[in-house]
Amino acid sequence: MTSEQSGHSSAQRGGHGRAQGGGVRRRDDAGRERNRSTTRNKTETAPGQRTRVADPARLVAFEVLRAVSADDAYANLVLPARIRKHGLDRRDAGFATELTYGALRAQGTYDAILATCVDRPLSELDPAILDALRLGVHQLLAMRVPTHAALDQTVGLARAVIGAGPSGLVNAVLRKVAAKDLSEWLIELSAGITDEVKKASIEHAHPEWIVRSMRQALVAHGRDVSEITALLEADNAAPVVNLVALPGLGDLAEAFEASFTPGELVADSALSSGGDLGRLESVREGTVRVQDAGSQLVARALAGVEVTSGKDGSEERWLDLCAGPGGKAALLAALAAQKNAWLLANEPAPHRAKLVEQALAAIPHDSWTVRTGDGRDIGREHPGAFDRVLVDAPCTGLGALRRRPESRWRRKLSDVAELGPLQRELLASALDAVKPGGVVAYVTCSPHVAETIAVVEDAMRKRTDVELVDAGAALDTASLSGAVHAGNTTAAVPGHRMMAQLWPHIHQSDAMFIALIRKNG
Ligand SMILES: C[S@@+](CC[C@H](N)C(=O)[O-])C[C@H]1O[C@@H](n2cnc3c(N)ncnc32)[C@H](O)[C@@H]1O
Repeated sequence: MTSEQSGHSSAQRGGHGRAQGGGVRRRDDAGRERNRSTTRNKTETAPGQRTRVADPARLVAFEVLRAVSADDAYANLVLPARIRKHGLDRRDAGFATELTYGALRAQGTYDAILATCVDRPLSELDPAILDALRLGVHQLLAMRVPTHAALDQTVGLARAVIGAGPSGLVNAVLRKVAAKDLSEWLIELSAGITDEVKKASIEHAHPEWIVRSMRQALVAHGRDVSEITALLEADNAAPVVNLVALPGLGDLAEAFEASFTPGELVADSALSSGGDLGRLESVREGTVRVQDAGSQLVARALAGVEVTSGKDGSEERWLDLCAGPGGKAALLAALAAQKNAWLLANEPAPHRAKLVEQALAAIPHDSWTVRTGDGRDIGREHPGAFDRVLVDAPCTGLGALRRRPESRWRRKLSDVAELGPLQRELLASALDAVKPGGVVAYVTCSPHVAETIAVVEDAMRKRTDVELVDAGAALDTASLSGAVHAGNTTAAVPGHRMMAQLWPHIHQSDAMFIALIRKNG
């Protein structure tokens, strides 16, 4: 008997690497799976009859997909909890993560493939069966899982958690899917389609309206529309984890020992492709925090830009108008503490205001205050009271699709229009709240022109007491290299040239937008 047949190596990895029915799964450090099945013929003729117990890594992925489609859950929040609940080791956790995120990101394309293999509309399928099928498609077409293992294990999962009847349907459909590889499926799905947006939508698994919006955003920022492919591909890549050491408080030495490398975009940052953050004491104590490098950079740009509001020499007052859950507020408060300034962090949702308090807990408490309330009231209640104001506006989050795999299919074009009035009112309130000579940063983690440039242009049109500050130059100054090149120097519309946009395919950050507006005085 070989070590694979005896299951020794799987036992060493936590004891659940052995496929029921003969095959033994082996996952490498990245969670990729090879199958050394001893019963290939049996499983090919009667998959699912061999495998009756769900593989824990696939079960985790299935549970997350169910939570996302049935309960509107967020995969990035549910997945870590399920991994802990099922006690997955590092390799199985890697496999579960790749399977979950991959199946969710490519859902639209996989559903189009499945629609050609199922004899009824997908909407008439039991949603649990559809989720199992999506997991099967991802294993068959996009992971290095051998075909027989993908079939056997997915059918086994369906048998274990849905029932014997549905597992027969899953088997039949996945066999049809397995008859072609991904590129053959994409050629078939896009046959006869000449429209660039439709083609990109299928090939890169983004809804058409998002492809269209991204193309418009590239053009509005003076970039070439051909970059769309790289941008959509960057959305589909596994995101890196970025850390920030809060200035004056945090130290990255521990993170560097744990395989993080120094970030190149912004000071005091580190990045890694993964790892167990809970093991880092500095993360547990809150002096080192997980934060996208683009978010760090826009916060630093606001903290560093020149203001002329502090003529009386008193300490600066800063405002974070939309602070929950507190990522940028923590960095701003730490920077404020270093400059003898003070931060008011505002958030209307009480549970999110609590998260802001937690995020700020490691920072000297005399440097900040949390307010629970509507940011639209602050301009009226505290006119001309703040030197620097951040409006990190509620937005569609289209710039963070890498980290929120289900979001592209959940968001709708109508969300953009619905958010517009709130974004405009928050920016108006911020402009009322800032002192003459002070600066407001209008920020979104979306590059959609209607949420970014259009909101800022509307505000500029309505007021005579404000001017744009060069946000690209402010990002450059705040960055490590001094040359981020996120400004729109080549934008066709002169007003757009003062606004800046970070891009996942260029800056390896979320697609953060920033405009800096100074009140004259
Ligand atoms: C993009 S998030 C902010 C992220 C945060 N700045 C960070 O870095 O962690 C937008 C926030 O605006 C809040 N929000 C929604 N309506 C608001 C309002 N009327 N006034 C102020 N904030 C609001 C949301 O609850 C959400 O927490």
